[in-house]
Amino acid sequence: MPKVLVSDKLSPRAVEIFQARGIEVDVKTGLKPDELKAIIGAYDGLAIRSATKVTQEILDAATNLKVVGRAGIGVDNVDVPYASQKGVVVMNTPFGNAITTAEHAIAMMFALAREIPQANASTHAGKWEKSKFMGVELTGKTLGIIGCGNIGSIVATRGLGLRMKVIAFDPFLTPERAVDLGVEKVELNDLIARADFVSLHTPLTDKTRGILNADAIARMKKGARIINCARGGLIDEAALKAALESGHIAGAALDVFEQEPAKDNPLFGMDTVVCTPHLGASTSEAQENVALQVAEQISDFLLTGAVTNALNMPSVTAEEAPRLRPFMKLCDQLGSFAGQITETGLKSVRIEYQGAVADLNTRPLTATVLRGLLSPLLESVNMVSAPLAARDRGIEVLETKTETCRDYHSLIKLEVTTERQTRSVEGTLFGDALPRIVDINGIGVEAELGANMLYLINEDKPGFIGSLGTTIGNAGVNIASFHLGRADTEAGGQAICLVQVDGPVPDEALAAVSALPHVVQAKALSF
Ligand SMILES: NC(=O)C1=CN([C@@H]2O[C@H](COP(=O)(O)OP(=O)(O)OC[C@H]3O[C@@H](n4cnc5c(N)ncnc54)[C@H](O)[C@@H]3O)[C@@H](O)[C@H]2O)C=CC1
Ligand SMILES: O=C(O)C(=O)COP(=O)(O)O
Repeated sequence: MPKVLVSDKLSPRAVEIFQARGIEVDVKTGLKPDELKAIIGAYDGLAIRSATKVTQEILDAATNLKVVGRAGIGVDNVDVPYASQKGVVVMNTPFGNAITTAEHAIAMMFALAREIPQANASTHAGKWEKSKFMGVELTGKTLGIIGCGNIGSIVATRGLGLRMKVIAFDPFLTPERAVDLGVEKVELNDLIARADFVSLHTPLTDKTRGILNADAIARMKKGARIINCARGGLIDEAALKAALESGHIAGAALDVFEQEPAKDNPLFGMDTVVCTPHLGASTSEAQENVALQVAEQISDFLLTGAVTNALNMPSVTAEEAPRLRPFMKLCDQLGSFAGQITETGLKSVRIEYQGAVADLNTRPLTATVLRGLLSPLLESVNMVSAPLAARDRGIEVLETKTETCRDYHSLIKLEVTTERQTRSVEGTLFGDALPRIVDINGIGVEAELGANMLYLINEDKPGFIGSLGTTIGNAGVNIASFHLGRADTEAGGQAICLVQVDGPVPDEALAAVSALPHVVQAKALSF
């Protein structure tokens, strides 16, 4: 039974779902990094929010971990590249808390415009300072949205509903989408110069860190206000403090901080600053949504192999997963076969899906071929990291699909080009489930790959098979099955042998086989 750890505060719905799906679940919140490190090895899945930091150290200790599920959106607390290297799928719930967070940004804008928190505190204190608090009206003001994705676009529509003029900066916002939303797409400098309210809604990345730095803040309109319900690192807090002190910026509403939990921050105590403790996603509706979604996603993955909302893996639906599984096995064998016989640097890989398999979701299949192919060549590679490893090494990966297939219901052809040559291997499924190699370098065979194989290219000469059998037998290696194929119908051309043997092929046996007359190449393979 798979085991999941919930290490941040999630709605109890998550635990109910894990249990109902037959997954063992422990809830341990508030763990220190060392405490998490000590126990993480026991778990197949980890469900988190923003408090748990999934660092390299944690991932190194997570020897059984297969999936991290973030009940929420931002994954800047997870080392996603390292998780990919380790083969850990990282998922989030991209929509579950978007409306709630957008509403928090709007609430923060109102709080800023009318100084509600300050007026609330003053009134509770019995001061009745009616003349102290003079607000600004939102209608007709310009709202500048930086990052117009899920949350930013909800904020935009709410802003338009308040009769604000909405402008947005987002390099990935298409002009059509901007028209649909009713926002004006602008450049960052333009937005900064024009907005009365700037609301941030980008992820925290190397590109967005400090997007509102001292220079950007200096170029904002005098008396503008800033709302940040995205991530702390987007604003240079020291620069913001200086701009608030000078009166250049009239106010800032911050839900997120450079350092969290934020117990001590230079902006605390300023009467122009409204703060909440990272409450953007904190409504019962949003927390129910994200807990339910993350628990279903983690369960689906651990129980069926379905992948939803993963940041480092192609999606696979629960319906697709069982159909893909036998093809994945075949892809793994094709990739591994090609990887084990490859001796020089890989330049390109072409995977051709023919027949019924061409209609399936082939991205996970391609990832599996690449894992098989790169496994013999790289220290540690998995389905998550293989496409990245191929890209980083400049290996061109080409995928083609044809609906027709001459002899089979489905056929997968892998063609690998190295510095020296191009090789190909083709496979199919027998009975929709059993992988079979049906062609190697254009030579037809029909071979099932066992755990240990001997692969030979030889000149097709009389007596060769006999001497091969004797040589292997003399080395104490038992043959389980023997598959032959040759290039030409006439004897004398190139032939291949795929011999399944009981146990690994000893080095001496391989050397003896390699030394036989007519052998062009001999390789011991394992699957
Ligand atoms: N305060 C809170 O509790 C919450 C905070 N968040 C934060 O909000 C962020 C946004 O969430 P979503 O809208 O769901 O994400 P999203 O991925 O739908 O939208 C982000 C947008 O930012 C844009 N973007 C990326 N780089 C940019 C750049 N350099 N300049 C301008 N735009 C850029 C993207 O094109 C995308 O459209 C999350 O990454 C998360 O950090 C999310 C939920 C709750
Ligand atoms: O979903 C997000 O990105 C959030 O920032 C919400 O964070 P939380 O789950 O409330 O710790």
